[in-house]
Amino acid sequence: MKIAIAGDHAGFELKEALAKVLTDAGHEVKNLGTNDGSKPSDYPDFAVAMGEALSRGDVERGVLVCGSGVGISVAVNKFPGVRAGLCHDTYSAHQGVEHDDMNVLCIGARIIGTALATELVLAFVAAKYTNEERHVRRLAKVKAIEERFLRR
Ligand SMILES: O=C(CO)[C@H](O)[C@H](O)[C@H](O)COP(=O)(O)O
Repeated sequence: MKIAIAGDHAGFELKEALAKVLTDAGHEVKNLGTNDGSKPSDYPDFAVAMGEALSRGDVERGVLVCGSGVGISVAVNKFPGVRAGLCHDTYSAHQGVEHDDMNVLCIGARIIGTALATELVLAFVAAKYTNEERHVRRLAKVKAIEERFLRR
């Protein structure tokens, strides 16, 4: 799978580790920065890079890492077509894809360690949207909310 990964200074080390995990698992990983974890950076800049990569169709899914995972998930969800979830448990990391077609996984590097984060990204990339009628119906309602604001 083509997958982008990005994060701010707080997420840098975990982001680098997860990029390697995904590459080793055979995925094509696009690293959107930051490339310098020693310099303070702003999480919205990486949310924008991710949102644009997804909007252009450069990648199918993304992984974002900041301190808590909150800021970057709020920011990237401003992009139409982005369905990002902040997940710190493995069930949500795959169920979010299966039921909600989540296309960005957000993680807080100050909250969990590399071992759990590795399980999360592997569960996320292995998961597939089920296309079951009830999920399609609910997702259509989510998309309708987005459409309301796109028409303005
Ligand atoms: O965790 C975050 C908010 O959800 C941000 O992504 C930042 O990582 C965090 O705010 C950085 O904090 P710092 O004190 O500037 O290192």
